[in-house]
Amino acid sequence: MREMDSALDLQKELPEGRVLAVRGLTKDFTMHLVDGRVAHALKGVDLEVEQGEHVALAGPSGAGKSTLLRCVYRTYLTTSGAIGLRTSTGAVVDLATMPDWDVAMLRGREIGYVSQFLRAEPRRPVIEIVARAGIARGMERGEALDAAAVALRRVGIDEALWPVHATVLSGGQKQRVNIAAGTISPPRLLLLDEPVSALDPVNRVSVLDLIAGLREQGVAVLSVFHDLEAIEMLATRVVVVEGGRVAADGDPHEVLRANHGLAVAR
Ligand SMILES: Nc1ncnc2c1ncn2[C@@H]1O[C@H](COP(=O)(O)OP(=O)(O)OP(=O)(O)O)[C@@H](O)[C@H]1O
Repeated sequence: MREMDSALDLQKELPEGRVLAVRGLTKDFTMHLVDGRVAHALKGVDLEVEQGEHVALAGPSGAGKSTLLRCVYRTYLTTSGAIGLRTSTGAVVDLATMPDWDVAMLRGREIGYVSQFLRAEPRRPVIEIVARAGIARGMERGEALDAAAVALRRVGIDEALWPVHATVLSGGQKQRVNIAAGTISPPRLLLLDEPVSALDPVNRVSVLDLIAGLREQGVAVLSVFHDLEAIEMLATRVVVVEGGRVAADGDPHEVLRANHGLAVAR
């Protein structure tokens, strides 16, 4: 199944300035509890994200948007295809086939992933959770703690909450801690899966501003937002995914206009 990957010249697919090139990506899920039935979640996805570009994935529920983000972050192993990343050193790697350890190192240093859920050890203080993301990006501990303080202030997490364990936080606070960790320093590639879904209007606006600012610093962003307003505010390109395939790819206003009901199809 993977011969195609080796035939593909990822160097060519990732010219200078391009951060991500997904080629022919498929992902099957085998449901062992349902007679081993296979769900074909992604059926050959191609997309690219340039430096300083914000590509928003849109499409109906179950289309494969989150699966695509998780394949790029390597939470899921792909079934076939390539996920080329041009790293900050200019090296081109295939996230789909890299050894786990190399992916783990690269994730810490170059790829931020913010989902709607905070996944952290229950007994770890908030400031430590965020500082750890800084250490993974290569900061010294002291520098990481300082950067964590800045990142937590930026998302409006009160200093009184920094020493407490994440389990006692509200859903919106957890989401903001997650955003602080994912953006402690600008990653090369930022993956966002509904990062503002639990936020109140004031925090939502400040987080959207923060995301807009990161793109302006050259971060390549690939996102899923269920709210059309956020897509219109942030995206430089929209890719519509339907039934595990790319159905449209282009200017946000044109794509959204041509796909009425996209954001309300849920
Ligand atoms: N771990 C899994 N095991 C089995 N099937 C899965 C798994 N994760 C996703 N799927 C299936 O893959 C398909 C795509 O799901 P995915 O969550 O990527 O869609 P989505 O576009 O992000 O949907 P939503 O907008 O509702 O979050 C769905 O049919 C889903 O049931």
